[in-house]
Amino acid sequence: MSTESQTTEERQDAIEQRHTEAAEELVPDNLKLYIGGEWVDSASGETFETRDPTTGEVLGEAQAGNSEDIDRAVETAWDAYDETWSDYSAAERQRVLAQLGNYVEENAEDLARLETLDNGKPISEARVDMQLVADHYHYFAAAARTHEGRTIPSDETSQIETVREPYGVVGQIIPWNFPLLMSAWKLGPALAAGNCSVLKPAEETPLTVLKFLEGVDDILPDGVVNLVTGFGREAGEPLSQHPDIRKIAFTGSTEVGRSIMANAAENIHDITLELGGKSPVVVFPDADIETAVDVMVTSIYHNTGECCSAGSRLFVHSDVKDEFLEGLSAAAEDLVIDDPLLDETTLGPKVTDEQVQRTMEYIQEAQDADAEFVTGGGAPDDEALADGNFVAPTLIDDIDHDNPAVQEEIFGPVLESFEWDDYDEMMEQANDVDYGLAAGVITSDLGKAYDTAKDLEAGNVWINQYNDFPAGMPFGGYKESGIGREIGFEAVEHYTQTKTISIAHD
Ligand SMILES: NC(=O)C1=CN([C@@H]2O[C@H](COP(=O)(O)OP(=O)(O)OC[C@H]3O[C@@H](n4cnc5c(N)ncnc54)[C@H](OP(=O)(O)O)[C@@H]3O)[C@@H](O)[C@H]2O)C=CC1
Ligand SMILES: CCCCCC/C=C/C(=O)O
Repeated sequence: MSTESQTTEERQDAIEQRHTEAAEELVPDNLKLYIGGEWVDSASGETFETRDPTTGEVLGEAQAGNSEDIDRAVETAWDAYDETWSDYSAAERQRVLAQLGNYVEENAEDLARLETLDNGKPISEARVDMQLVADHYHYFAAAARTHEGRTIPSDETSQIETVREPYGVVGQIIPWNFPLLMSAWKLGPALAAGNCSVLKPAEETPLTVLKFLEGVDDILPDGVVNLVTGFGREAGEPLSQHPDIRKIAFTGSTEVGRSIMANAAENIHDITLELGGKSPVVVFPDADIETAVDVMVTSIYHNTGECCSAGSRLFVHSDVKDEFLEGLSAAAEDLVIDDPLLDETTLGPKVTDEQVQRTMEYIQEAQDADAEFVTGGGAPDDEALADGNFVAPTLIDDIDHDNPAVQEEIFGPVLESFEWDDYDEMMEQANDVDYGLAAGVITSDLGKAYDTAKDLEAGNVWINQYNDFPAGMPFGGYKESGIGREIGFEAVEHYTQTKTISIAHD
């Protein structure tokens, strides 16, 4: 029966049944900690629930790790490094990483459906995530073989060489917006460079990384990857404070990033931070409007706006503003908000009720400031989705650039629009936020696009496209959006330290 001919109650029942059946089929058997290749209970014996954001139902209970578990995982990771992984040649590491990619390719559909259950993203987007996860492992498999040092000219009696060596054991903390993809962003370069990892996933979405590790247990030597599920304060903080890790890599809020950096400073640990954003997208009057609308929809509504790179501030030239906003609001209203397990759904629920509240508080700020809501501004008008964490795609105009909804990261499907005539004034405003993660430029003049890209204070600028994340592309922020780069070969370098060897000769 098509969903259009069903009553609200029938649709609700169908969603519930679809999710219950999928959960029974897909939730992994092992929801324990994965340390040294073994599935173990947390030291405290405590667990926490992970819920389906579409139905509110509990999907499973994972182990709430704490500092004792982190200690155990770090020690085990060092044993694995000393006894096994540091003996692996680059070719052997390449084979392991390639097999991880093959596993994801072969199990992509199940992993995608499980990601949709745990995170709420539309299945079509979860499938893209899984293609990327597989491709990232294949990319980093290849990168493991290209790990070269330099020979440095010196005087006639000395030869200087550099070699890139792994740190040994690294700590990695990931968020809930792209759960399995973020684990690949972290594990891929760390393992390629020859490190062992202690990984803490977000408490909201532990399931796909648990299923992945269950599936690749035979591929990974014991202790090379150790997973401690749990809360930020109890498991993440002790990992970032641990004296025996040599590097910490974190993706999440700028607020927590600051505390991670302070902890790293205590131990003089290397650090990579990939933090928040409030990215501008600049539309020039010569832009092809249809392309510009498509790019803008991807930039702000992909993954329900739960994307650090989301293009959440639109700067549209006054000559095309009316036509553009009309096209964009129509496209936003055409998004299919429904059960994310359905192929046709293009906007799913937010990950948690807490995240919905956060988004709604910013919407309220804009309403209090009498901003114009071109579309959206609340929950979608669909009773069948009442149990889920849904927020309608929202487009706000006529809002002050100083408003907190404009200055701060919303991490929801909410876009603010600003009209411009003078390029310099527009650029000043586009750069007038604490963040500097990403930006977009839409124009048919590539020369102008390059000049604009150079003026934007952002680590990544997309021209006539947005949210394209190939594995080889270094990604990371300027200003308070972070330090260092994720993915690409630069990420592998970030997981190594340079040893310089000077050899005397006659
Ligand atoms: N850059 C990005 O991609 C992301 C940005 N954000 C931004 O952050 C906002 C809040 O989201 P939230 O999930 O709370 O983000 P957090 O920064 O709190 O969470 C990210 C990760 O850090 C862990 N964590 C939390 N506190 C600590 C701590 N003190 N020490 C070490 N690790 C910690 C979390 O664990 P736990 O899950 O248990 O809290 C999670 O694994 C979002 O609304 C969004 O604006 C959020 C996620 C991703
Ligand atoms: C179309 C795939 C989008 C991948 C986005 C990766 C985002 C990372 C982040 O939010 O940190």
